[in-house]
Amino acid sequence: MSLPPLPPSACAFLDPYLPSNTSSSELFITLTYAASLDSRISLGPGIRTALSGPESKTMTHYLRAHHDAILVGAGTFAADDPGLNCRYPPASLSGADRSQSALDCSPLPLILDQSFRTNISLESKVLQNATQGIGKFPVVLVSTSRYAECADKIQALEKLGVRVVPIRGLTSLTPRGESWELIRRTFVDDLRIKSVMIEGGAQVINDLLAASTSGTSSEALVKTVIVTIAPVLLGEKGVQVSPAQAMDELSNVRWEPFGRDVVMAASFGSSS
Ligand SMILES: NC(=O)C1=CN([C@@H]2O[C@H](COP(=O)(O)OP(=O)(O)OC[C@H]3O[C@@H](n4cnc5c(N)ncnc54)[C@H](O)[C@@H]3O)[C@@H](O)[C@H]2O)C=CC1
Ligand SMILES: Nc1nc(O)c(N)c(N[C@@H]2O[C@H](COP(=O)(O)O)[C@@H](O)[C@H]2O)n1
Repeated sequence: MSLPPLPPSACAFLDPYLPSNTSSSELFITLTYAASLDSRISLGPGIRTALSGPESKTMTHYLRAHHDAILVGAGTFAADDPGLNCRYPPASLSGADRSQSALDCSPLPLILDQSFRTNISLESKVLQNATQGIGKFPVVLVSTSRYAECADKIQALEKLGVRVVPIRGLTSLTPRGESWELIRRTFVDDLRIKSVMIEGGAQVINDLLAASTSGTSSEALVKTVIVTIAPVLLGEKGVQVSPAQAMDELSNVRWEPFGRDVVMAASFGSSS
């Protein structure tokens, strides 16, 4: 699929929220997803649902080009078979240059899979992209307990080029509210990434918002929130974004139309 170019006004809107525009050496987490008017992100569990129009989809790929890594949960990986690469290389390039650029600008795909249920095969889009040189090989993040139990599965994935990384300290007994601090440490200490955009799904988003709001860590978890709102209603069977508690912690809030969608960009926490 070829994506339409992003107009300069859209880049000017997004750029202040990007990790490259921060002087901080801390890990930069961007939370970004597309929702309907009734705060649903898909028609139902396991149903891949296109909400973003072409303009806001390009916006997402522009974000992908500006982050070291991209994370989705195991539920999303199973539902969507996502590619998780960047399909927004500079339009001026062609042929081998364009393909190399697609690889360079693609983030490292991360699949958060506490119970290690993910099946990745050569047919998976993320692996097809990696083997074609237009995306990076993925990493699956699992709990320490599942990592210890699954040597054969890990070996089979590693043969395909997939890395499996244990989240140190995370077990099946870890309370959900405590896992994000452990995941953050894995990003920094084991993956050594400086920025990651988190796309979903609902459990990932709701837990991350709850963990960011509760302030269990001395550092804010999420730095930037970029949400596409599409002019559709998905109904009560849809998968809903709605964290456990109410929150009102966004600052530097701006809205911009992208085709028929509107995109909100904001900083998490008090204004800087
Ligand atoms: N519209 C959009 O922008 C997006 C929509 N989606 C949709 O979301 C749906 C999938 O959402 P869900 O079923 O909620 O699955 P999910 O993608 O949130 O994955 C859930 C899994 O992630 C891991 N996980 C989540 N939170 C965790 C935590 N705090 N600690 C440790 N591990 C954790 C666990 O292994 C859990 O089973 C799909 O229908 C997909 O299409 C997904 C991403 C973006
Ligand atoms: N920005 C956005 N808009 C939508 O309408 C979506 N359904 C999603 N989903 C996210 O994008 C992933 C698919 O990525 P590829 O295009 O296959 O690379 C999907 O897994 C969700 O994370 N996003």
